[in-house]
Amino acid sequence: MTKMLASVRDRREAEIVLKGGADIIDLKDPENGALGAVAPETIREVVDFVAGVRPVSAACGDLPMEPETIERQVEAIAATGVDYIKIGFFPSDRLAQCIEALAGLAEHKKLIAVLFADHAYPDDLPAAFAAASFHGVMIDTADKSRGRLLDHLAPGRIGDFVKAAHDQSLISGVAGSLEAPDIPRLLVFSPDFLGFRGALCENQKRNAEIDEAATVRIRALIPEEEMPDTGASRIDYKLLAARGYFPNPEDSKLGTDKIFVRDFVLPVQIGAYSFEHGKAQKVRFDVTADVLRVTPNPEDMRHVVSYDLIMDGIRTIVARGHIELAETLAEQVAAFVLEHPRVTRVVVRAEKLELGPGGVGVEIERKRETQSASKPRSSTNPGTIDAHGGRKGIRS
Ligand SMILES: O=C[C@H](O)COP(=O)(O)O
Repeated sequence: MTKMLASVRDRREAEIVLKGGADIIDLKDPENGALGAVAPETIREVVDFVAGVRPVSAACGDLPMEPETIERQVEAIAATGVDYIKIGFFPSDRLAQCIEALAGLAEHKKLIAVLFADHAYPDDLPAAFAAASFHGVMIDTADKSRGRLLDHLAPGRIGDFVKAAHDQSLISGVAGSLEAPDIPRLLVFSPDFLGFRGALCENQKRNAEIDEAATVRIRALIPEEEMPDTGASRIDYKLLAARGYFPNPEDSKLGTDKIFVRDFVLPVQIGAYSFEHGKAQKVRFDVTADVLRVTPNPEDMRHVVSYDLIMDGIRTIVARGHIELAETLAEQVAAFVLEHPRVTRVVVRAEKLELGPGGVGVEIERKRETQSASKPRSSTNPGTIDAHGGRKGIRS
């Protein structure tokens, strides 16, 4: 189950996000960079205030990649009693030394390494964090003026990041100026938490005050777990259904709507001829999906299947590399879209635009075999998260 992390700068904001239902209270000064640190006394005040009701995390600041500096700051934050410490890692030839310098501390404190989607890193970093006993790894954006996470990383690559973390038994977090429509797109990858600041603030400005109504709106888009203290179910079945879990048979009585993507043109490495290998050619996609309705009054992202699903699917499949046949491409897109349990039928048209004066291609129609056969989407998540956000059975 994915948790909601809310970044706050002080006790007053912590109180608001706690009321709004955040699962992890994260201390961060938004005025001071991507991972601005707040003063240790403020962190202590929030730890005392939250009093173990939720886990508390704190950011270490945008530190230079100097092992001694990072170690000193992490020790200082650890002394405040937070549950998690978020440490930003920027590209540097001293990255390995910085990671190693924290290995001792990571044995008894839950350290979360933060990487930035607007920077480039070596591929083996998750393994290095795991070897140094880190608890988790998170992807965020460093320069908040240069777009959302999804402007930097295609959805498939975010899924790869989550999977790489889970393969190393690390918990995974995803953040970076996330907005409401991003949430269902990211939930399909089962990250352990989604992190927010800007989306929780007045006018979505991360330096503004946290707004309770905005917090509640974001909270509502992330399915909640059963609360262990009350035993009462807080599970949002509508959103769980959207993720591929617990489809509600009642929903089908409302009938279907159509969502579509038209004239979606991407360069694709496709073709069976030798001259088509080693280069990309333009392919136009037209996709229409019949989607089961879940409410007569759709009001927010929980109630819809977004056309993002179709575009994300096409981009993910195209990014995998060369495909011989337009038919194969169309089948893969249809299968991806039909994985969503609310999609009952899909029509996919894939049209190569550069082979003749006009377009050539294929159109296919595929249906879900049986409506009730909506199976949960397979998860890359190897463990569950305990009440304090730790991964059970791994290293909570
Ligand atoms: O850890 C999560 C971040 O605080 C996200 O901040 P942001 O939504 O303003 O990018």
